[in-house]
Amino acid sequence: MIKLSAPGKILWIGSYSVVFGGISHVIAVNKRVRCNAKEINERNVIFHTPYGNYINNGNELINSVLDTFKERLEVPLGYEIELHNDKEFMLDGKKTGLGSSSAATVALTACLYYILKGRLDLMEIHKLAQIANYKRQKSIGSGFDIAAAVFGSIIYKRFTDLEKMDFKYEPLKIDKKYEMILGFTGRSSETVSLVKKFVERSNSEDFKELLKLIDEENNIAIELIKMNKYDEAVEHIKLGRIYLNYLAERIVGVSLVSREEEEMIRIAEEEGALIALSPGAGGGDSIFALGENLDKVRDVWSKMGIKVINVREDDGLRIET
Ligand SMILES: Nc1ncnc2c1ncn2[C@@H]1O[C@H](COP(=O)(O)OP(=O)(O)O)[C@@H](O)[C@H]1O
Ligand SMILES: C[C@@](O)(CCOP(=O)(O)OP(=O)(O)O)CC(=O)O
Repeated sequence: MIKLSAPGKILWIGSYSVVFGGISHVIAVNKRVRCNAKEINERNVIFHTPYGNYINNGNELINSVLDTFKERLEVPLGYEIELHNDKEFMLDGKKTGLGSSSAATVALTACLYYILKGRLDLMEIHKLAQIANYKRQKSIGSGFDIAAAVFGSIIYKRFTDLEKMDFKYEPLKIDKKYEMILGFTGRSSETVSLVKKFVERSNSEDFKELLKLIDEENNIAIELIKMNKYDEAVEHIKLGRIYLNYLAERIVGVSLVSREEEEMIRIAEEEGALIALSPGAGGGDSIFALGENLDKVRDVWSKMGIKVINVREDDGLRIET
């Protein structure tokens, strides 16, 4: 029996700017997709997933991985593969934004790779998973989520070429003294269509100028985090978010944070969070808060009817015993 798992993620620094080559920091969290594979006595590959059971093909996500293996290696037959998602990826039938698709893509890629090669090569698995994910998302996206599902919490800059896989990454963990929570907004965000709208406007001079300002703030914030100066770092993250929201509203014509979400952020920061923000693409899913003691934030959010998800930082891809 092979047992592997890959983590979900929170992109708290570098949303959108990472798509256009900027720096980002992504936190891998302890909500995981788990892949178990066992040998069977038939020349098929059978899948059991929360989205259905399949033989020799699957849903779009499974097919993106199988097609990548067909093109580059082979698809191993004679296995029954189970993909299990921790429950926090979905609440009330809606995604929470923790990234089940990237974790599932990496877990399945790693499982098939391990069956074929008998070992895990993180660089190879990362490349295969990025290729599969790129196919499924029709070339939209920076790949930060796939990289975090493989390598854990990292500073990430995207690849420009899938074959060369010229991405940059550097592990960077959050100081253990901080707690992290997500408050589920109940509104699902449309990441791909939001990113497309940004891409459509990305040639304008104003867009480029603002992106530069955002990236400068994010670079400073990440340097400060490396020095463990979180109090100072968050000021730069917040400024970067102000520029990002301005860019989204004034140039792209979309709003990333609703009135209710602004209120959740304001209350969290008032009640003890060092920072609260709408991670990833924004436009819904969950609000992220980080701070030394978030008890009051949990309390107040819960009283507002918001479902709170507690998360901890976690490893990237790993073999489970
Ligand atoms: N374990 C799994 N097996 C197969 N497909 C999965 C699995 N987990 C997630 N997916 C696919 O990924 C989709 C969710 O991706 P998405 O809407 O981008 O949300 P998330 O932010 O959780 O990645 C599902 O609709 C399904 O198609
Ligand atoms: C906008 C982005 O920079 C971040 C999107 O992050 P999310 O965490 O919102 O992603 P999904 O799980 O796919 O919804 C696009 C990108 O970098 O690919």
